[in-house]
Amino acid sequence: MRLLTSSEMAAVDRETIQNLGIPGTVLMENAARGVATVIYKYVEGNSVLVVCGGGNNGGDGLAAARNLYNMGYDVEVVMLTQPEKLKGDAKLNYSILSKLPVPIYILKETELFEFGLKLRDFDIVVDAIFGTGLSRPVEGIYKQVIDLINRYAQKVVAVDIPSGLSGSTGEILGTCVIADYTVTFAYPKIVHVMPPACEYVGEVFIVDISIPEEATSVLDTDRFILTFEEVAFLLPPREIMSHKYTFGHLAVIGGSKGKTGAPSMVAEASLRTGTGLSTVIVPSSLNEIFEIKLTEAMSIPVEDENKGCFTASSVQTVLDVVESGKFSAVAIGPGLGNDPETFEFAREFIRQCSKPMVIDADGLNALAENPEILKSKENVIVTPHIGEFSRLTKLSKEEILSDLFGCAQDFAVEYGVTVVLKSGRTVIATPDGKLYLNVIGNPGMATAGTGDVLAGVIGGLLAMGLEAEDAAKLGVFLHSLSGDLAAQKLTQESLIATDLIKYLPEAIKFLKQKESSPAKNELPFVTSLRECVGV
Ligand SMILES: NC(=O)C1=CN([C@@H]2O[C@H](COP(=O)(O)OP(=O)(O)OC[C@H]3O[C@@H](n4cnc5c(N)ncnc54)[C@H](O)[C@@H]3O)[C@@H](O)[C@H]2O)[C@@H](O)CC1
Ligand SMILES: [K+]
Repeated sequence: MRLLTSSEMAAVDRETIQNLGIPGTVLMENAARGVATVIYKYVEGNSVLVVCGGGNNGGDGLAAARNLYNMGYDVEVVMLTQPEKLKGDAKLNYSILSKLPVPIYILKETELFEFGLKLRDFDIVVDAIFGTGLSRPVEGIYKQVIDLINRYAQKVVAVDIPSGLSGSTGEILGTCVIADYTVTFAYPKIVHVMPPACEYVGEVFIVDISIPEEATSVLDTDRFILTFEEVAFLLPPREIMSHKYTFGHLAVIGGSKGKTGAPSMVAEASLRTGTGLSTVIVPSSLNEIFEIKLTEAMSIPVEDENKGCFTASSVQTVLDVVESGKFSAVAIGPGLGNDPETFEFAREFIRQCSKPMVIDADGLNALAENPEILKSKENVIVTPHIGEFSRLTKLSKEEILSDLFGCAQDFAVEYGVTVVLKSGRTVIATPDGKLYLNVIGNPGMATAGTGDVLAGVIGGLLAMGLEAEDAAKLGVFLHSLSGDLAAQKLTQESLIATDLIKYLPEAIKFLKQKESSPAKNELPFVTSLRECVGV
């Protein structure tokens, strides 16, 4: 499902109206019918108070009021602007509505008390004050109205975005409506899914207002939300005559003294994702620990002169093992440690290894000194968290957090790798500049080792033969789904990384069930974002 910025949406609107020739009045009518339909289908109540501003968001509200009236609702409208100031489609819709027996009040500053009482009397309040046109902080009567809505309204349905949110930055400009539902048009926008703005939108519905997909040809970036429909079919089928090598062999390179858990989790997670075989390649002095820790996964010790970490002299041995064996992919980094010799080993191994590869943790820290190595490689996925990405890119954490999409995309395109930029909203960027946003998962996953599990899931999928982009998409989705299922049972507080491995089977089962019975939105032109994402 495409994900747009508000300015991208405006460009798509323009293309639709000016070049494809669909009149703005048609779009507004469809938008308004969508708002009325969502209310009819999903929101309980018989009476609706529609609060309208002076732009097209208000126009949507006026047209929605008429549609709701036609449906039999008890409807009243409160205008925050003098009707003479309305323009275009909003003016047209005011003129139509004023001929119908729907009461329209022009709110005066002296009547705010009565307005507060009125808000309580209605089952549903429609917020059509500001949409994407909000251009400065909300003040005066507008601020008072929004605060009264938040205080007194029983159920709030926001048109497009809750009034007070900046459509472009997601910032709260002064104050903001806290909606129970938000009905948006054509595509979800970044404000609907990125914190903190997404905390104000409630349940999001997307209404098809008859904008053809062709109108998106004006967009520079293909950006999508990861939905189960886009990932479920990526799981490789398991045919009767399959054997373990059919599902690949992952080489896990990691571990150092004090950090044997990380590569173990990588190996176990890959096996739970469906990989045929998984082998940890580890410093020899630690091998016994892995022999005891791991049952299904195998281990190959590499001479470490009792240092408890990989040394620069290990490069050729590890390369020989990986390149000559039946390994189909590599996961390198978890638990490697930050010994300068180990970093040298990691850089040299990554430079010379020809297998599809996921690079995580200390593997990325090793690369920070010379990320140019990545430019010569294909089928590589890097999985940095914000700190690791900051070291890799030399950007500050603040710069990265202020533009997750742009930073991930720049790096992916420049270095020709798939980037999985991990945070509460993980962004995937591909070498050709496509972007995916993961909107599932939960803060319970902010705990030691969950990144190792992700590296295992993604590495396992690479080993099974998935392309880097697909392995990243499915891996991120499965990992978060597993986190959500685990947190439901165990609480976010108690969730630990190995729980994610335990819940991978449930996540895979969930995905397979969804694949065989995809969500059928009852109304073809209204989509629930929650149902579409799958969780
Ligand atoms: N073709 C389109 O462009 C479509 C637009 N639609 C609706 O149009 C909306 C955008 O409409 P507009 O661009 O007219 O903008 P809005 O309706 O969001 O708001 C702009 C109005 O608010 C005023 N304003 C801005 N900031 C203010 C502040 N802080 N205090 C007081 N007044 C303020 C502006 O002067 C203007 O009158 C979308 O959010 C959506 O609801 C829909 O009708 C679907 C189609
Ligand atoms: K609104």
